[in-house]
Amino acid sequence: MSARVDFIPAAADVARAGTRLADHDWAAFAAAMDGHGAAVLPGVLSAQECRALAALYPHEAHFRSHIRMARHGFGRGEYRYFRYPLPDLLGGLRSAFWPHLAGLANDWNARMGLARRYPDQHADFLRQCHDAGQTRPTPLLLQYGPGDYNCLHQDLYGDLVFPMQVAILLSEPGRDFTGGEFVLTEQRPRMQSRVEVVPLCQGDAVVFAVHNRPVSGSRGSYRVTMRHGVSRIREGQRHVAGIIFHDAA
Ligand SMILES: O=C(O)CCC(=O)C(=O)O
Ligand SMILES: [Fe+2]
Repeated sequence: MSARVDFIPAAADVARAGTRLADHDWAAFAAAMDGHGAAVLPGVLSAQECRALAALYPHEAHFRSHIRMARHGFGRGEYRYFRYPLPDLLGGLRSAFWPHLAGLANDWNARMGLARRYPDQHADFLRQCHDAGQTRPTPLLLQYGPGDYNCLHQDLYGDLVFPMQVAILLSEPGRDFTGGEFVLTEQRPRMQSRVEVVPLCQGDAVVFAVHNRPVSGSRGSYRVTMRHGVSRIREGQRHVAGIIFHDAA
Protein backbone atom coordinates (compact mmCIF):
# COMPACT_ATOMS: atom_id res chain seq x y z
CA MET A 1 0.00 0.00 0.00
CA SER A 2 1.33 3.43 -0.88
CA ALA A 3 0.95 6.29 1.60
CA ARG A 4 0.82 8.85 -1.21
CA VAL A 5 -2.46 9.65 -2.87
CA ASP A 6 -2.52 11.36 -6.24
CA PHE A 7 -4.23 14.54 -4.97
CA ILE A 8 -1.30 15.31 -2.63
CA PRO A 9 1.66 16.86 -4.53
CA ALA A 10 5.24 15.71 -3.95
CA ALA A 11 6.95 17.53 -1.05
CA ALA A 12 9.83 18.56 -3.35
CA ASP A 13 7.42 20.31 -5.75
CA VAL A 14 5.77 22.19 -2.89
CA ALA A 15 9.18 23.24 -1.51
CA ARG A 16 10.31 24.45 -4.97
CA ALA A 17 7.09 26.44 -5.44
CA GLY A 18 7.44 27.79 -1.89
CA THR A 19 10.81 29.41 -2.62
CA ARG A 20 9.30 31.55 -5.40
CA LEU A 21 6.62 32.88 -3.01
CA ALA A 22 8.92 33.39 -0.02
CA ASP A 23 10.25 36.84 -0.96
CA HIS A 24 6.86 38.41 -1.49
CA ASP A 25 5.71 41.20 0.85
CA TRP A 26 2.96 39.23 2.63
CA ALA A 27 2.07 42.11 4.96
CA ALA A 28 1.31 44.34 1.96
CA PHE A 29 -0.56 41.39 0.49
CA ALA A 30 -2.83 41.08 3.56
CA ALA A 31 -3.48 44.84 3.51
CA ALA A 32 -4.51 44.69 -0.19
CA MET A 33 -6.75 41.66 0.40
CA ASP A 34 -8.43 43.40 3.32
CA GLY A 35 -8.73 46.69 1.46
CA HIS A 36 -9.84 45.50 -1.98
CA GLY A 37 -10.50 41.75 -1.88
CA ALA A 38 -7.65 41.18 -4.33
CA ALA A 39 -3.85 41.43 -4.48
CA VAL A 40 -1.30 40.91 -7.26
CA LEU A 41 1.90 38.89 -6.86
CA PRO A 42 4.15 39.93 -9.73
CA GLY A 43 6.22 37.41 -11.69
CA VAL A 44 5.23 34.16 -10.00
CA LEU A 45 5.96 32.33 -13.28
CA SER A 46 8.59 33.07 -15.93
CA ALA A 47 7.55 33.69 -19.54
CA GLN A 48 8.88 30.25 -20.41
CA GLU A 49 6.88 28.56 -17.65
CA CYS A 50 3.77 30.45 -18.81
CA ARG A 51 4.23 29.25 -22.37
CA ALA A 52 4.81 25.66 -21.22
CA LEU A 53 1.67 25.65 -19.06
CA ALA A 54 -0.50 27.23 -21.81
CA ALA A 55 0.85 24.65 -24.30
CA LEU A 56 -0.79 21.85 -22.25
CA TYR A 57 -4.24 23.08 -23.32
CA PRO A 58 -4.74 20.78 -26.36
CA HIS A 59 -3.44 17.68 -24.55
CA GLU A 60 -6.49 15.72 -23.33
CA ALA A 61 -4.45 13.46 -21.04
CA HIS A 62 -3.98 16.29 -18.51
CA PHE A 63 -7.69 17.09 -18.13
CA ARG A 64 -10.87 15.58 -16.69
CA SER A 65 -13.38 17.79 -18.48
CA HIS A 66 -13.75 20.45 -21.14
CA ILE A 67 -16.24 23.31 -20.81
CA ARG A 68 -17.35 25.52 -23.70
CA MET A 69 -18.65 28.56 -21.88
CA ALA A 70 -21.28 29.64 -24.43
CA ARG A 71 -23.16 26.32 -23.99
CA HIS A 72 -23.74 27.07 -20.31
CA GLY A 73 -24.34 30.81 -20.59
CA PHE A 74 -21.02 31.45 -18.79
CA GLY A 75 -19.70 33.74 -21.52
CA ARG A 76 -17.63 32.84 -24.57
CA GLY A 77 -14.36 30.91 -24.56
CA GLU A 78 -13.42 27.58 -23.05
CA TYR A 79 -11.65 25.92 -20.17
CA ARG A 80 -10.46 22.55 -18.98
CA TYR A 81 -10.24 21.17 -15.47
CA PHE A 82 -7.00 19.32 -14.76
CA ARG A 83 -7.00 15.72 -13.57
CA TYR A 84 -5.00 14.45 -10.64
CA PRO A 85 -2.08 14.32 -10.36
CA LEU A 86 -1.78 18.00 -11.29
CA PRO A 87 1.26 19.19 -13.27
CA ASP A 88 4.13 19.48 -10.72
CA LEU A 89 4.35 23.27 -10.97
CA LEU A 90 0.62 23.84 -10.47
CA GLY A 91 0.21 21.24 -7.72
CA GLY A 92 3.27 22.65 -5.96
CA LEU A 93 1.94 26.21 -6.17
CA ARG A 94 -1.49 25.20 -4.89
CA SER A 95 0.01 23.79 -1.69
CA ALA A 96 2.72 26.47 -1.37
CA PHE A 97 0.20 29.32 -1.55
CA TRP A 98 -1.94 27.78 1.20
CA PRO A 99 0.11 28.71 4.32
CA HIS A 100 0.21 32.36 3.11
CA LEU A 101 -3.59 32.46 2.77
CA ALA A 102 -5.04 30.19 5.46
CA GLY A 103 -4.41 32.57 8.39
CA LEU A 104 -6.07 35.47 6.58
CA ALA A 105 -8.96 33.20 5.55
CA ASN A 106 -9.46 32.20 9.21
CA ASP A 107 -9.43 35.85 10.18
CA TRP A 108 -12.04 36.63 7.47
CA ASN A 109 -14.30 33.81 8.65
CA ALA A 110 -14.05 35.02 12.26
CA ARG A 111 -14.97 38.57 11.16
CA MET A 112 -17.90 37.24 9.09
CA GLY A 113 -19.20 35.07 11.93
CA LEU A 114 -18.49 31.85 10.03
CA ALA A 115 -17.51 28.83 12.14
CA ARG A 116 -15.15 27.12 9.69
CA ARG A 117 -11.38 27.30 10.32
CA TYR A 118 -8.78 26.02 7.88
CA PRO A 119 -5.91 23.67 8.79
CA ASP A 120 -2.21 24.63 8.42
CA GLN A 121 -1.62 22.29 5.48
CA HIS A 122 -3.53 22.23 2.20
CA ALA A 123 -3.35 18.41 2.18
CA ASP A 124 -5.47 18.32 5.35
CA PHE A 125 -8.10 20.61 3.81
CA LEU A 126 -8.16 18.43 0.68
CA ARG A 127 -8.78 15.39 2.88
CA GLN A 128 -11.75 17.24 4.43
CA CYS A 129 -13.07 18.00 0.92
CA HIS A 130 -12.63 14.41 -0.19
CA ASP A 131 -14.30 13.04 2.97
CA ALA A 132 -17.25 15.37 2.25
CA GLY A 133 -17.57 14.01 -1.31
CA GLN A 134 -15.78 16.93 -3.02
CA THR A 135 -13.19 14.80 -4.80
CA ARG A 136 -12.82 16.29 -8.28
CA PRO A 137 -9.86 18.60 -8.92
CA THR A 138 -10.72 22.26 -9.64
CA PRO A 139 -7.46 23.79 -10.98
CA LEU A 140 -8.08 24.77 -14.57
CA LEU A 141 -6.68 26.22 -17.76
CA LEU A 142 -8.74 28.81 -19.65
CA GLN A 143 -8.42 29.79 -23.30
CA TYR A 144 -10.00 32.84 -24.91
CA GLY A 145 -9.94 34.13 -28.50
CA PRO A 146 -11.22 37.31 -30.17
CA GLY A 147 -14.71 38.26 -28.92
CA ASP A 148 -14.54 35.88 -25.93
CA TYR A 149 -15.33 36.95 -22.36
CA ASN A 150 -16.08 35.42 -18.96
CA CYS A 151 -19.30 36.51 -17.22
CA LEU A 152 -19.19 37.55 -13.57
CA HIS A 153 -19.29 34.42 -11.40
CA GLN A 154 -18.17 32.67 -8.21
CA ASP A 155 -16.28 29.37 -8.24
CA LEU A 156 -18.31 27.44 -5.66
CA TYR A 157 -18.38 23.66 -6.00
CA GLY A 158 -19.99 22.40 -2.80
CA ASP A 159 -20.39 23.30 0.87
CA LEU A 160 -16.65 23.38 1.50
CA VAL A 161 -15.29 26.66 0.18
CA PHE A 162 -11.92 28.30 0.68
CA PRO A 163 -12.58 32.07 0.45
CA MET A 164 -9.63 33.00 -1.81
CA GLN A 165 -8.39 31.74 -5.16
CA VAL A 166 -5.57 32.48 -7.59
CA ALA A 167 -5.43 33.19 -11.33
CA ILE A 168 -2.11 33.42 -13.19
CA LEU A 169 -1.98 35.24 -16.52
CA LEU A 170 -0.03 33.05 -18.96
CA SER A 171 -0.21 35.33 -22.02
CA GLU A 172 1.48 38.68 -22.58
CA PRO A 173 -0.97 41.61 -22.78
CA GLY A 174 -0.40 43.85 -25.80
CA ARG A 175 1.55 41.17 -27.64
CA ASP A 176 -0.53 37.96 -27.37
CA PHE A 177 -3.89 39.71 -26.88
CA THR A 178 -5.63 43.03 -26.26
CA GLY A 179 -8.73 43.64 -24.12
CA GLY A 180 -9.44 40.73 -21.76
CA GLU A 181 -9.11 42.59 -18.45
CA PHE A 182 -9.59 40.70 -15.21
CA VAL A 183 -12.44 42.37 -13.26
CA LEU A 184 -14.01 42.01 -9.83
CA THR A 185 -17.29 43.36 -8.55
CA GLU A 186 -18.14 44.01 -4.95
CA GLN A 187 -21.81 44.05 -3.98
CA ARG A 188 -22.41 45.85 -0.68
CA PRO A 189 -25.60 45.61 1.37
CA ARG A 190 -28.11 48.30 0.33
CA MET A 191 -25.54 50.00 -1.90
CA GLN A 192 -24.67 50.00 -5.57
CA SER A 193 -21.96 47.60 -6.77
CA ARG A 194 -18.36 48.62 -7.22
CA VAL A 195 -16.03 47.36 -9.94
CA GLU A 196 -12.27 46.83 -9.80
CA VAL A 197 -10.08 46.15 -12.85
CA VAL A 198 -6.87 44.29 -12.03
CA PRO A 199 -4.04 44.97 -14.50
CA LEU A 200 -1.77 41.94 -14.90
CA CYS A 201 1.48 41.22 -16.73
CA GLN A 202 2.44 37.78 -18.04
CA GLY A 203 3.31 35.51 -15.11
CA ASP A 204 1.56 37.66 -12.48
CA ALA A 205 -0.81 35.98 -10.04
CA VAL A 206 -3.93 37.69 -8.75
CA VAL A 207 -5.31 36.37 -5.47
CA PHE A 208 -8.95 37.30 -4.96
CA ALA A 209 -12.04 36.66 -2.87
CA VAL A 210 -14.19 33.81 -4.18
CA HIS A 211 -17.53 34.56 -2.58
CA ASN A 212 -17.84 36.85 0.48
CA ARG A 213 -15.34 38.98 2.31
CA PRO A 214 -15.49 41.17 5.42
CA VAL A 215 -15.32 44.96 5.21
CA SER A 216 -14.77 47.08 8.32
CA GLY A 217 -17.60 49.47 9.09
CA SER A 218 -18.46 51.81 11.95
CA ARG A 219 -20.22 48.95 13.80
CA GLY A 220 -17.77 46.11 13.16
CA SER A 221 -17.39 44.09 9.97
CA TYR A 222 -20.05 43.44 7.40
CA ARG A 223 -20.08 41.00 4.50
CA VAL A 224 -19.82 41.95 0.85
CA THR A 225 -20.39 39.62 -2.11
CA MET A 226 -17.62 39.35 -4.68
CA ARG A 227 -17.75 38.14 -8.29
CA HIS A 228 -15.03 37.94 -10.93
CA GLY A 229 -14.94 37.81 -14.70
CA VAL A 230 -13.04 38.88 -17.81
CA SER A 231 -13.92 41.66 -20.25
CA ARG A 232 -14.06 40.98 -23.98
CA ILE A 233 -10.84 39.94 -25.70
CA ARG A 234 -10.36 42.36 -28.61
CA GLU A 235 -7.57 40.57 -30.47
CA GLY A 236 -5.39 37.49 -30.08
CA GLN A 237 -5.40 34.63 -27.62
CA ARG A 238 -5.39 34.76 -23.80
CA HIS A 239 -4.54 31.83 -21.50
CA VAL A 240 -4.94 31.76 -17.73
CA ALA A 241 -4.24 29.10 -15.09
CA GLY A 242 -6.73 29.06 -12.22
CA ILE A 243 -5.97 27.65 -8.78
CA ILE A 244 -9.03 26.94 -6.66
CA PHE A 245 -8.28 25.41 -3.26
CA HIS A 246 -11.49 23.45 -2.59
CA ASP A 247 -12.29 20.42 -4.75
CA ALA A 248 -15.63 19.88 -6.48
CA ALA A 249 -18.59 17.65 -5.66
O1 LIG B 1 -9.51 34.26 -17.16
C1 LIG B 1 -9.42 34.81 -16.07
O2 LIG B 1 -8.60 35.70 -15.83
C2 LIG B 1 -10.35 34.40 -14.96
C3 LIG B 1 -10.40 32.93 -14.81
C4 LIG B 1 -11.35 32.44 -13.78
O3 LIG B 1 -12.53 32.72 -13.79
C5 LIG B 1 -10.83 31.60 -12.71
O4 LIG B 1 -9.60 31.32 -12.68
O5 LIG B 1 -11.62 31.18 -11.87
FE1 LIG C 1 -13.52 31.83 -12.08
